[in-house]
Amino acid sequence: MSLLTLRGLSVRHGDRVAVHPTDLEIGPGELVGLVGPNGAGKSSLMRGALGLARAGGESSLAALPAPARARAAAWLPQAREIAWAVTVETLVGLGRHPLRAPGAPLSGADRSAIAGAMARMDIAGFADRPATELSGGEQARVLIARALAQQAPLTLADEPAAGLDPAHQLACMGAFADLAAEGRAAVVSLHDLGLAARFCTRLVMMAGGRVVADGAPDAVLTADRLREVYGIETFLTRADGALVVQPMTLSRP
Ligand SMILES: Nc1ncnc2c1ncn2[C@@H]1O[C@H](COP(=O)(O)OP(=O)(O)OP(=O)(O)O)[C@@H](O)[C@H]1O
Repeated sequence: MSLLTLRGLSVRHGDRVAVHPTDLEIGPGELVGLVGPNGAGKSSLMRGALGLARAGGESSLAALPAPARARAAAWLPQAREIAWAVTVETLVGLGRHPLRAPGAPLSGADRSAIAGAMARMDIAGFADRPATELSGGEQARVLIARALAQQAPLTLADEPAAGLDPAHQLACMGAFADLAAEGRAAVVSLHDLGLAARFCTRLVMMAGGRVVADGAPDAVLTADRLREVYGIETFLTRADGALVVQPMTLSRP
């Protein structure tokens, strides 16, 4: 079973090719880290897959009618600023919107999904505060909670851990790992290779608009590949059964 199938998906911004034709399949149980340098095409790939950027080729998600697409996938874009002065709880509740009949009151399932997502992102204490009056990292956690509340089969998140303190980065990645463990799937773009190595079941590395590696974190994050793709020297070790990745220096040209 596939939750997302891309066949020859390509994305251009004007004359610039952001993503060359790419095939990708995401199945239940996967937490896929999308890694690669700035400008590699990670956001463009996700936006193309969701039908938010004009794309060539095929995406199983983009092919769905809008209401079915909204139920099939939750999307957490990179921009984290909240412009609406609604309460945190109301904003998280918007994640349930695709699942509810227009004007219907919140069901028990809605309330429990909202409460669970707020607890998960440690924002229950802010429930009644206007979302605009929170710090940047707190707003980011509210938006992650909104995506979690949707309980979609697939969640795509663009740099969800950016701007979070270490504890909340771990909580955020733990929440995505749990989605995968529950038989859903998530695709998250990440610049923190340590988090990617520790939490993801699979890494897809992009560079120059192409997938250059796809596999288990140990297979993808090798010293040679990190030198080639990022131009960095990396300290790699293992702890608690997982790869630990620490970028150390820029490689010599
Ligand atoms: N709106 C746009 N107009 C023109 N070019 C764009 C636009 N958005 C992205 N690009 C270009 O497309 C390429 C891929 O960008 P994209 O945002 O997908 O990369 P990314 O891997 O998500 O980068 P980052 O890690 O910096 O967020 C880059 O060369 C970028 O300059």
